[in-house]
Amino acid sequence: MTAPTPSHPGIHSSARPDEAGRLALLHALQLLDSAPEPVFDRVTRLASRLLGAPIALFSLVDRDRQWFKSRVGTELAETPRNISFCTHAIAQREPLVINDAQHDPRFADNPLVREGLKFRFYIGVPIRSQEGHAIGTLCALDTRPRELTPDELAAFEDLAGIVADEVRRREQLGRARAHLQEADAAMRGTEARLFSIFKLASFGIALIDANTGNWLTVNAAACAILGYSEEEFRRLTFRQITHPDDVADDLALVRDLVAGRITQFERQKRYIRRDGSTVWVHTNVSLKSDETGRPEYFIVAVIDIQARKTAEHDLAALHAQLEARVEDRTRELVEANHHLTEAIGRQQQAEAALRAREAELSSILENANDVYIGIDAHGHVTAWNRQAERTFGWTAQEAAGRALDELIIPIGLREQHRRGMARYRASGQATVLGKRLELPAVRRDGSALTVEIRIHATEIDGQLTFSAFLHDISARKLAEAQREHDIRHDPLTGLLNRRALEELLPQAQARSQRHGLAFAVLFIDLDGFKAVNDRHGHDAGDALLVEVGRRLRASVRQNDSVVRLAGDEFIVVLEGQAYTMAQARTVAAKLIAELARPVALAKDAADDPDMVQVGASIGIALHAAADTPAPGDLLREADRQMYLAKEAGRGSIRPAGAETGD
Ligand SMILES: Nc1nc2c(ncn2[C@@H]2O[C@H](COP(=O)(O)OP(=O)(O)OP(=O)(O)O)[C@@H](O)[C@H]2O)c(=O)[nH]1
Repeated sequence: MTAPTPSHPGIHSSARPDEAGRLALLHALQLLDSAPEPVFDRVTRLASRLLGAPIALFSLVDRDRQWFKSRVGTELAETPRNISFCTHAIAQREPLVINDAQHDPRFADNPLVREGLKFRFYIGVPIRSQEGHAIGTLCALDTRPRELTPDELAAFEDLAGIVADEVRRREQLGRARAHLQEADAAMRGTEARLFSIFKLASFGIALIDANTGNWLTVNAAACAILGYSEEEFRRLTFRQITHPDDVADDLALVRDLVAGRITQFERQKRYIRRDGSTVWVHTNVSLKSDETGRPEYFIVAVIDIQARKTAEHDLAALHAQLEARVEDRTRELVEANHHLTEAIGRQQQAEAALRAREAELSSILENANDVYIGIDAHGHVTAWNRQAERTFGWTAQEAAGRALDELIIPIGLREQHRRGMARYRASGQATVLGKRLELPAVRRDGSALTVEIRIHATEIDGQLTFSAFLHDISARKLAEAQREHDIRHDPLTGLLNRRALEELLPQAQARSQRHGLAFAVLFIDLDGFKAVNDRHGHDAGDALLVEVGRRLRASVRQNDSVVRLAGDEFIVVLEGQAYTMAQARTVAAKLIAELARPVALAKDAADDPDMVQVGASIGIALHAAADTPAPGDLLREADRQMYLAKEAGRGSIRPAGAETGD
C-alpha cells in the first residue's frame, strides 16, 4: 500500500483530520465496490437534470482512489485519488464550486482539465457521517464553464442532504449491527464460560427438577463427590440420596424457597454416596422460575466438606483428649500442690520447732551449771558457755577458735591430749568418748582444779564436733580425800588407825612374801598414862598421846607404819628388810627409850610447863616371809607378847632375847 500522494500543493494526507477514522467508517459502511442502488441513482439522475450537467456522481473517496457508488454520464467506475476534485471538496466544510478549472490555478494542470473531456466546471458537496467524517461527495461536472444561481446551489445541497441522510441511516444500521454482533459474541463467550465453569468447577453443580425432585444435570465434580454417573443421577431424586436425618430440614427449606420466603439457602448436610458411605457437604440452593413465576429447577452448588468434618471430628476428639489430660494433670498438680503445701507446712513447723529447740538448747547450754565446751576436729574451741567462763576465767570471746589444750589442759597432759585427738581423726577410735572421767585441769590464772568430764563426738554434715560437759569437782575431791584420810587415821595423833592397820597388815604380808623379807609387828602400850590423865587432866593426856605419836613416827623409817590402835595402845610395823626378832627388839628398845623421855605439857604460856613422863611395854610378833597367818593372829600374838611384857614389868619387851635364843 502506498502513501496517498497529494493531488495539489498544500493538501497532505497528514493534514487531513482523522483520515484513518474516516477510512474506517467508509469501509464499515460497506458501500465501496457494492452494487448500484436506486436510492443513490435517483439522486444523481436528479442532480444531473437539475444542473443540466452531463455528469453527476456519488463519489466515495477511498485511500488511493475515488469510487463512484452512483454515476450518470460516465462509464468510469473510479479514478485515482490524486487527480480527483472530490478530494479537495471533502477537505472543506462548504461545497467546492469550480466555475472554470482552466482559469483556476489549483486545477489548471489537472489531467482531467487538460486531457480527455477537459472538464471546466465542478460542484462537490461533502457527504458527512454522523460523526462528521466526509466520506465522499455528491458532485456534478461539465465541460463548459458556468456559474450556478443560489437556487441551483441550494437545490444541489438538498440533494446532497438526501444522500447524506441515507449514508447516516446506513451508518446507524451498521453501528446497530456491530452492537448486535458484539452482544452476540459476548453472549456466546458468557455461555461458553458458564459451560466451562459448570464442567470444570471444582465444586459440584447440579440442577434438580423443581416438580419431581429428580436430578436433571450434574457436573463432573458432583459426580465425583457423590459417586454416581450422570446417567445414574438422572434416575434419582435428591431425596433418595439425602441422609434420612437431613431430609426433613431440606424439605422445609425447599418449601420456604418455593413459597418465596427466602431466595436461597445454605446448609451442611449428608448425602449417601453410591458405595453406601456418608459424605458431608456444604450446599447452596437457589430456585430458577420461568417468566410466569412457575418453579422450574433448583440450582444446587455442592462442596465436599467431609475432610473438614473428619478433621473437625478428629480435632474435637483431640480436644476432648487434651482437656481430659489437662484435667488429669491439673488434678495431679492440685494434689501435688496440696501435698507440697502440707509438706512445706510440716517442714515449717519442724523448722520452727527446731529453731525453738535450738534456742532452748543453747539457752540450756548457756545457762547450764555445767561447763559446756564445743571443739572441732582440730581441737579448736567452737562453743564456750557462761559456766566455762566462770570456771576457767576465759571469756567466750577469748576462747573462741583457740586450741583447747592451751586453755584448760595442764602442760604435762597437753601432748597426750593432742595425740588422742590425732588418733581419733585417723581411726575414729577414742578411749575417752562417752565416759565419765575425772581429769586435772588448769584455770587462766594457773590454778589447778579437777573436773568431771564427759565427751561426745558428733558428725554433722561431715564435720566432726566434740561436745564436752564438765564441772569442777575439786571441792568434792578434797572432801573425799579428807574422808578417806579420816577413815584411816586417828583424829588425835594423825597416825593410822585400827582400820588402816587391818588393811595394812595383809599388804605387808603380801610384800613380805613377794620380797622374801620378814616383818615385825610391835604392840606398844604406855605405862602410867592413866596417872597423867588423872593428875593433869584429859587434855594433857591428849597432848601426851600426840607427842607419843610424833616420837614414834620420828623414830622409825618412812616405810614403817605407825598406828594408834586405841587409847594408849600403838602398833609399829617394821618393814623393808629381813627383820629378825633381835632387830625388832632393838627398835623396840629404842622406842621405849624415846617414849621415856619427859614430855613438857604447856598449861599456859606464862606458866612453866608440867613435865610428865610415861613408859611403854612392847610385845613383838615376827612374820616370816614364808608364814601365812591371818593378820588377826599376828596382831593377837603381838598383843599377847605385850601383856607378857606388862607382866614382866613396866618397860619390858617380849619375847625376851632368852626366849627366842638371840
Ligand atoms: N587423855 C586421854 N586418855 C585416854 C584416852 N584413851 C584412853 N585414855 C585413858 O587411858 C587410861 C589407860 O588405862 P591404863 O592402860 O590402865 O593406863 P596405865 O596407867 O598406863 O596402866 P597400864 O597400862 O596398866 O600400865 C585410861 O584411864 C583411859 O581412860 C585418850 O584418848 N585421852
